[in-house]
Amino acid sequence: MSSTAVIEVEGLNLAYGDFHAVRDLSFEVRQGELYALLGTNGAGKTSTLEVIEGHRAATSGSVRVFGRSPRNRNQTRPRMGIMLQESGFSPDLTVRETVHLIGRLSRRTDNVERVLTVAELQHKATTRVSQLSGGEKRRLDFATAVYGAPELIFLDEPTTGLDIQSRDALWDAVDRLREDGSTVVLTTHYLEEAQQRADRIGLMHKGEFHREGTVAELTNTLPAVIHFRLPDDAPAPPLQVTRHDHGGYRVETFDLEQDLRTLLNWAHSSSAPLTELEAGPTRLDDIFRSIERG
Ligand SMILES: Nc1ncnc2c1ncn2[C@@H]1O[C@H](COP(=O)(O)OP(=O)(O)OP(=O)(O)O)[C@@H](O)[C@H]1O
Repeated sequence: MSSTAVIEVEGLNLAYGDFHAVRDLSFEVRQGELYALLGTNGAGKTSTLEVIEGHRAATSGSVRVFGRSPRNRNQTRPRMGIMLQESGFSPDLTVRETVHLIGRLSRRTDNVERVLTVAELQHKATTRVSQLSGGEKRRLDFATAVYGAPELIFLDEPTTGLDIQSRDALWDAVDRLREDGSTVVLTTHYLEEAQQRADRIGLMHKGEFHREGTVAELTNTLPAVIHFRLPDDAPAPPLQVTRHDHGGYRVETFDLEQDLRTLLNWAHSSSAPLTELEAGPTRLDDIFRSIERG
């Protein structure tokens, strides 16, 4: 990864009438990076992306993509592949015709059969778009976004509606594009995917960044969590626990190793039948819950 910024956003504001959807947002996405823009519903992610993609003008602030205004679409658009949440393909065209058409419009060059293979759509090449399943349509969206291996790829909820095998195939294809130098901007509500794959995350809430940083920087600020279960008549464990219904316990700790050792030693010496033990660092889900709690 190099430190050249592909996207530079500074003091971005976007208002719909008198509703301020995005407020004073600043961040950059560096070349080769996978940057995840995450957030609660209505946080302003799509609005932000629409400005970066050049579909919408900012109310104020500065946005540069490849060092230029994204409103200068002739210059920036051919260098971007965009997978929207919902695309508007013509239902009467076949899959192959759609990839061919959108590919030509992108002004990038590629081999249609190669792209169909990357998106695992070879066997659907002659099927009309109207006859595709939801997951297959999603793969067609992906195919058109990655046609010509663009330098910058936007993936808006790319794996929604995909089965596990298709998700894995999509992420393998993204990995290969990144190996060849593509920069990726991802939005998703599957936080685990972002946690596993993003280099950095911008976490939006109500139009602003709540936090921004690497996954470690985001999760290190909150305690790790231990969950386990004990029968009703078991002795109390020697840790500060929160008890839930049906014998479920939760421990929040900044010293996971030590507390886990204490718990296991206690369970061993008191023969407490500890079950369903799970322990790990804070997940992004927990950060989202903490945002929603306010
Ligand atoms: N064209 C529009 N006119 C008026 N308000 C809009 C418009 N588009 C979006 N909004 C509002 O702006 C806010 C941000 O919307 P946006 O779609 O950017 O959020 P999001 O973070 O992408 O949400 P989600 O995760 O639910 O897709 C929301 O409150 C939404 O209702």
